[in-house]
Amino acid sequence: MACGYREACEKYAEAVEKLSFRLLELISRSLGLPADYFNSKFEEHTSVLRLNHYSPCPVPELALGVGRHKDPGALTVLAQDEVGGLQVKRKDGEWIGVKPIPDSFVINVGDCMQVWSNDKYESVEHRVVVNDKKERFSVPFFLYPSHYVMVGPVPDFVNEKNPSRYREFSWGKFFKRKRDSNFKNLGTENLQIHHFYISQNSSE
Ligand SMILES: O=C(O)CCC(=O)C(=O)O
Ligand SMILES: [Fe+2]
Repeated sequence: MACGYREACEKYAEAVEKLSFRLLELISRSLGLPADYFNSKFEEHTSVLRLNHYSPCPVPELALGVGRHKDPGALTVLAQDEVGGLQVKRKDGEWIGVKPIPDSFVINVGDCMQVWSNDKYESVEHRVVVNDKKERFSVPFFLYPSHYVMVGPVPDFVNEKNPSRYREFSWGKFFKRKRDSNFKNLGTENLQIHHFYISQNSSE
């Protein structure tokens, strides 16, 4: 392994983790909650730093760097180089490129925040396309709760007018099932938070 690689990754992970917790506090405040509201869910957090490398592809329209998905955790802090390829799905179904801005991060809200906020925040669907000329690097940091945390809407956001939209689920089990189905590529639908969706139509 390249000399200093481990140290560089550890240093980066430490810094980006700090930033993620700062963002988590700001999101809590934006929801009208105390800044430290979510902290207890991250005491033994299971966060991941990933290093992605996308090779150029001679027939890019036949390939995808990463297939469409939503990030499962609380939030993602993504560093990308200048090449581009990340796309987000708009409400009308169109895929829009996320233009790389030098010295900046892309922040994704993840599934857990969508559920905690009872849909006030939405976890965006995204994918990565490749090109035929340039390789691309990206480094996402995924802020994940502790394994044993139960994820469900924050009680403050649930009342008669706004019923809970999700059944509570275990982060550890949810993530394990998601990861297993990703890696095994079973051809079945991946586990998604909409599997915990509570129908708002009482006749159903
Ligand atoms: O490479 C990117 O820009 C995003 C990768 C991604 O969405 C992921 O690893 O979850
Ligand atoms: Fe992602």
